[in-house]
Order: sequence, then C-alpha cells, then structure tokens
Amino acid sequence: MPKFAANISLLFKELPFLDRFAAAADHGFTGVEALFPYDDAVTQMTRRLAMNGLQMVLINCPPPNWAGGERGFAAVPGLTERFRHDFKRAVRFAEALGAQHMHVMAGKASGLVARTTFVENLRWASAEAPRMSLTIEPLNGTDMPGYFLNDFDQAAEILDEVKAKNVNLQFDMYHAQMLTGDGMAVWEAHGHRAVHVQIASAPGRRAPEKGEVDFPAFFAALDDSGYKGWVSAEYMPEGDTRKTLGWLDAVKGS
Ligand SMILES: O=C(O)[C@@H](O)C(=O)CO
Ligand SMILES: [Mg+2]
Repeated sequence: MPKFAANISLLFKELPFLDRFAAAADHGFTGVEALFPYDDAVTQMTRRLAMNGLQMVLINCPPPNWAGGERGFAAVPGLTERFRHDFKRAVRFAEALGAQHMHVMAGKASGLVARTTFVENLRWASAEAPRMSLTIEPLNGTDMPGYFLNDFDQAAEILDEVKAKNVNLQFDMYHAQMLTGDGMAVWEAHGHRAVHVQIASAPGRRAPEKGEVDFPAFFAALDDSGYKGWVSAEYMPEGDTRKTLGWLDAVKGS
C-alpha cells in the first residue's frame, strides 16, 4: 500500500490553514504538501508537523511573492534572474520546513528558447540546491492554459537533457489522464522517473474514486513498480473533506 499525503491547499479547506495539519493526521494521512504556504510562519508550520507526526512532503517554487502571480518562471525567457532569486528564497523556506521535494514550476511560455531556458535553469537549480529533491510536473492545458510543461514525453526529454540526480518527475495522475485519456499508459511509460505522485479523479478533479481512472488498479501498479514515494491526494473535495475520504478508508481496509 502506498503512503498517502494530503495536499492541504485543497483538502480540509473548511478549516483555517494551520488546523489542516491535525485534520490530515486525524484522518489517516502521514504526510502533507502545500502549493504555496509562504503566507504562514515556518515556525508555526513546523510545530504543527511535529505535533501531528507529519512529514512535509512538498511545496512549490516560486513564490515567496506569489499573490496573484504567474505559475513559475523557470521556462520564461528573460526572467532567469527573477527565477533564481525566488528559487533561493524558496529553498530556504523548504529546508526550514523539512520538505522532501520542491516542485519547480515552469511558468507560461512556449518554443525553443523557453525550452533552453528551462533546461539551463533546472541545471542551475540542481547545482544550487544539491541536497533538495526537485520535481517538474506536466500540467494539462485545460486547467493551465499556456503552461510550458504540458506533455509527459516533453518532460522525459527535458529530464534526460538536464541529467541531474536531484531533478525528477512529479507524476499527477489527474493531469496524465486529462492530457492523454490513458493515465495508466503514461505511468507505464514514465513512472520509473517519478519521485512524487499525486491523485484526483479525471475529469472533475474530485476524490480518487469516480471518473475514468481505476484507482485500485493504479495503487496496485504503484506497488508492483516498486514505487516507494508519497501519493498525495490533490483534489477539490465536494463539501466537507471528511466526507470524501471513503477511498482512503477503502485502501487502508483492503
Ligand atoms: O497539479 C497541480 O495543479 C499542482 O500539483 C501544481 O503544483 C500546480 O499548481
Ligand atoms: Mg499536481
């Protein structure tokens, strides 16, 4: 059985942010991740992690100055200085939280210059933070129009070119299914590159129990593949999160 984390930017939103740590632990998660937790004090968060025996699994880079901002800059030509500045601050933040991974967001861009910019920035980031596990995540264009990294084959080529041990794939089954209509096939092709996995039903981005993906089969495939990383629930609960966790009880009970 995979180890499950809760994305507390999306789950338990009915609670104040700092109370979501305890809610995640109370409902069977052993890790949490957050998209952009930069508005809360690190000491408050580390306290909640310790109090609830939780691992901080992942945060996204950038911001700090996220509010209203773009989804990253790593592939945006002309914004390399901005990316590097934000990256350094984000690494300090991630390290203070004990985050296992940091997702380096590409941003909105296209074309060859963007690709070169992304590769160069990832190589730089890998050397700048050699102890931090960095991820890149293809996002589907319906949810994230114009986002540079929007294809798993493209991500694989980029990872091969960056060729850094600490830069790997973040595999979100929701995006894989939305992009291709066959997320399982994408996992079979690219799962060996994944150091972090996220789940949600597709379409709809709800709890992983309805929709097109057979999640029990996917969890079995994760186990069979020897995947040892986290599986993070990154979905938009319909109403009270606690009422959407039947899928987790089912996995734990099986
Ligand atoms: O799937 C997603 O949207 C996230 O994992 C993310 O990092 C982009 O906001
Ligand atoms: Mg995701």
